[in-house]
Amino acid sequence: MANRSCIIRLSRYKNALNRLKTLNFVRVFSDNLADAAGVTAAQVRKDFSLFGITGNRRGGYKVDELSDQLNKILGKDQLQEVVVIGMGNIGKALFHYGGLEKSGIKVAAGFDIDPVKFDRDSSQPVLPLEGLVDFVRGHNIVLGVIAVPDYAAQQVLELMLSAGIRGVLNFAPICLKAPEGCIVNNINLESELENLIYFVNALEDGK
Ligand SMILES: NC(=O)c1ccc[n+]([C@@H]2O[C@H](COP(=O)([O-])OP(=O)(O)OC[C@H]3O[C@@H](n4cnc5c(N)ncnc54)[C@H](O)[C@@H]3O)[C@@H](O)[C@H]2O)c1
Repeated sequence: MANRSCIIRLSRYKNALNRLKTLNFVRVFSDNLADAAGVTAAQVRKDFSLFGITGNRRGGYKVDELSDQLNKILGKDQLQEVVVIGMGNIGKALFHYGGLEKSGIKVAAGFDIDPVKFDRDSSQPVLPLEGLVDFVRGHNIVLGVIAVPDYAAQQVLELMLSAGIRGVLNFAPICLKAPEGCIVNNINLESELENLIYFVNALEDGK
């Protein structure tokens, strides 16, 4: 089975492919995708071979075909609905980010406990947390984002799981454990920045 890094690379290849498409490329080679995704051509071929995608040494890959294959693997051949829990800075930013729809991801609704945030009658509503389970079940949604303070994250995760959510993107700075049958991706912006600082300092030291 492919690991997380491989899937992140596939997503990069797909974005690179979209850019090449706008430049009217009909065929691409692993070198083109490697350059655009910052990996080696051998890595591109290795990643593709995991999914049975084969090119041709002379002709490369057909852009349209490859694009369809990657979209299918990444589940982008159909619109994916997502709910966002916690409509503060992070939640609102995601909620209003138009770029997601272009990628086939629709934020169907936001949820919060603060009545000031509610907007029940909108086509993209913000609803009280109590309505989460019914909404998620009614819309067959399996993906959710946690954007609540750290102390509330575990409880929110449990509610999401009871609703049938199986994939969670967690922005709260605590590492939530994924129970069986669910995948939790913890995004810790602070750790990412610390990581960057460490490697920038290491670059400086290596001068
Ligand atoms: N804002 C940032 O730049 C940033 C950066 C890194 C990490 N984070 C983390 O992301 C999370 C969200 O950050 P933020 O800045 O958007 O916070 P915020 O305080 O602006 O918003 C949090 C929202 O969650 C709601 N909330 C609280 N408890 C809830 C519950 N049990 N159920 C549903 N909603 C609830 C609040 O009413 C509020 O609207 C936090 O855990 C924060 O530490 C934020």
